Amino acid sequence: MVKAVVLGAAGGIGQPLSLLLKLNEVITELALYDIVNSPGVAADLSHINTPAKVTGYLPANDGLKCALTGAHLIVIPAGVPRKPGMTRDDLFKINAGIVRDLATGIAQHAPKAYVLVISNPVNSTVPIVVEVLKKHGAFDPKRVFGVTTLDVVRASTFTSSISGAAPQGVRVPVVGGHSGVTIIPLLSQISPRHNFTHEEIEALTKRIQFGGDEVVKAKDGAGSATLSMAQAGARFASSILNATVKGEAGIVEPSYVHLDADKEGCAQLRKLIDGLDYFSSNIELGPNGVAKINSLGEISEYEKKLLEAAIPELKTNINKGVSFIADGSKL
Ligand SMILES: NC(=O)C1=CN([C@@H]2O[C@H](COP(=O)(O)OP(=O)(O)OC[C@H]3O[C@@H](n4cnc5c(N)ncnc54)[C@H](O)[C@@H]3O)[C@@H](O)[C@H]2O)C=CC1
Ligand SMILES: O=C([O-])CC(=O)C(=O)O
Repeated sequence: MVKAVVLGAAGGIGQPLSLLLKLNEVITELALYDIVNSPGVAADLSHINTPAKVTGYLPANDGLKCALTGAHLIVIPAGVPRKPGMTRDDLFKINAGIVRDLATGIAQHAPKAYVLVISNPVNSTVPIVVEVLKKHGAFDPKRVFGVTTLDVVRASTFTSSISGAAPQGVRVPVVGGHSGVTIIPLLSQISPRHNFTHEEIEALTKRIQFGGDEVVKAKDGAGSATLSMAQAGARFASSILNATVKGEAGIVEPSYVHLDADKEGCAQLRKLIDGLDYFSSNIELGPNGVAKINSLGEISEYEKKLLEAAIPELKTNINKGVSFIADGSKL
């Protein structure tokens, strides 16, 4: 039995993400939870002829508990999206409380599950989930992930539009966090190799850092990226399932995690990031979640500057999430 749960399943990301998870044949049960419409989405998806049995829950009648019980993997896209002119941090006011309450449910009803956090601001919502799990004695740093896959997907797409490479085959490590200057594409490590000019590097870096804004602007008040995010979220969920259920070795994905997930490793990384507890780097996945956090490898002078600019903002974002729980937001 492999149960996957989507919290916020009726939303712009939740619906297409749930569709893509329904198509993943590793999943045998798919539980959809939202404060509205989730039974309808579940009924619709349940007619697709793939193995997963689909159920939908609302908050009434212990819906969150029923959705979460027995979960192997939980994806959280619950919360409000940006409108033009907003930063991801502007979402904290509403989304911090939503994520805290869902994390409390996870600590109580699915403490062993792999938790994939999509809700923004990811740089702060992941620390919120971690602090709640810690309070309940249910924190395992190898099992909590901030989903930054969309940055990696964008990096493949945007770079290939200049290099001419087939986008599916392009890998660019994107490290740091998931907002503006905390998004650090390591274009010097692109595979297959390509030598961009300095102007191209600057333009591509900006576009990858602010790719989310392009969609927010184009949607003009109707939200942010949903379809590309659903694809990215389903890709990351599939990687977690392939590593933890199928035992596939050698899967590497960037993700924003607590660095205690690899206490012995990432010495170079720790030195570079000045005591931050969270960072997104290439993660090697294994049967228990994070197997190894890779170091950043050789990075260019330009990338070192990007890193310097990211660290203070990451620190602020992380502290904001940690304090939200530490300062007694009710559990
Ligand atoms: N990590 C990433 O790369 C990305 C993150 N996002 C973030 O994902 C989040 C969701 O975005 P959309 O799906 O576009 O928003 P949306 O508004 O379309 O959907 C959000 C869903 O969450 C539900 N919800 C609200 N409170 C809830 C609660 N307490 N429990 C369960 N469900 C609840 C709503 O009813 C709604 O169905 C936003 O915070 C957005 O910023 C968006 C794109 C990329
Ligand atoms: O830009 C936003 O608000 C949504 C998001 O995180 C992204 O598209 O990367």
